[in-house]
Amino acid sequence: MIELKGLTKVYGRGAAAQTALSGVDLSIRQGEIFGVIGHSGAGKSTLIRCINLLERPTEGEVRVGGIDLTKLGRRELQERRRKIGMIFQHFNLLSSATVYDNIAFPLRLTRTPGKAVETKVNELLSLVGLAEHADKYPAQLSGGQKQRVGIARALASEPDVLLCDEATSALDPQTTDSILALLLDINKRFGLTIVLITHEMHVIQSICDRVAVIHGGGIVEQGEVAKVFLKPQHDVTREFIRSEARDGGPLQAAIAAGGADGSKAAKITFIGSRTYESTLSRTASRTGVHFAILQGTIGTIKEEPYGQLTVRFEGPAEAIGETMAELTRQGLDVEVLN
Ligand SMILES: Nc1ncnc2c1ncn2[C@@H]1O[C@H](COP(=O)(O)OP(=O)(O)OP(=O)(O)O)[C@@H](O)[C@H]1O
Repeated sequence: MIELKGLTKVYGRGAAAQTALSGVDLSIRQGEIFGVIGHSGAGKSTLIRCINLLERPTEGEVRVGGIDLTKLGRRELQERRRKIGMIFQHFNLLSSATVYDNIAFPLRLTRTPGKAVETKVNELLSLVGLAEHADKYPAQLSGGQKQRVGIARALASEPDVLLCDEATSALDPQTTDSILALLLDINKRFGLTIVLITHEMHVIQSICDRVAVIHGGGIVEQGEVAKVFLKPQHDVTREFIRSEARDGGPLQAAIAAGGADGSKAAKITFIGSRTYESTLSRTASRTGVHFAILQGTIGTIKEEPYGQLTVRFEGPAEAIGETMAELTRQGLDVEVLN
């Protein structure tokens, strides 16, 4: 659906030149929710703004639905852009227009007949849960409601792609979750491809199918969210996950204590229905090994449950080895930590 090839963006020239993106390749599938995560200055905004050419890349291809947007003339680009909706961190609403008129704006721009505008806007108002607020002005709305207006406005042109530029960064956690739920609902209902950028792992974990981690203008890691989240390969990814999990010194000390006394620490990952099964305790009782839980998380990635436990096994080395082998046979992921 979206193919970025060799995408490079350099701002400025000569001594002041600043490379924001260098040689980025990304392939985003139709109907998926694709997240790009990175620290401030990593190049996220530049990347997402290159997808609709709000920012023109210095080099590279931007293919949306098979068409390289960088090769289009002004008029054709304008036409194609209508099918790429966008929402923003600070909503970018017209402050002097009502909720209704903000949503109607893109439709009036393309001279849609009045009756069709009315039908469409009313449909969108109820989709985003703002039917009772049609006549209010943005200043009378909460942040979450403003973003709902932004989403309705972006959907007015029936886009096939929705770009979300830090769409929940200005919202509190509860409102963030309600906006994420709305985006997921829209994705399912209309099969809309969603690309979002964020600096919060929670956003990725809640609704994305796949994720790319961007650092210093390049993609350092990408893949299915469950894989990247549960088995991060790059230090930047680990940092994002650690900052959510807040594990620290005591856990590391408990892991390191193993080895000396013959115990073994391991991180065990369960995904899907396995999360709620008693595989670990059954296996340990069969092999006669004891275990202490040093840290544990149970949660969901998108709508799939997962569990990740850091445990210390105590017992004869052979029995510990057999326990880990059996857990692996049962389909759990076992990573030995010491
Ligand atoms: N218009 C511009 N002119 C010059 N340099 C820019 C411009 N926009 C971005 N940059 C630089 O490009 C790099 C990437 O910026 P970008 O805004 O894409 O990162 P980001 O990951 O979105 O960061 P943030 O989350 O802080 O917005 C940064 O070093 C930034 O200073």
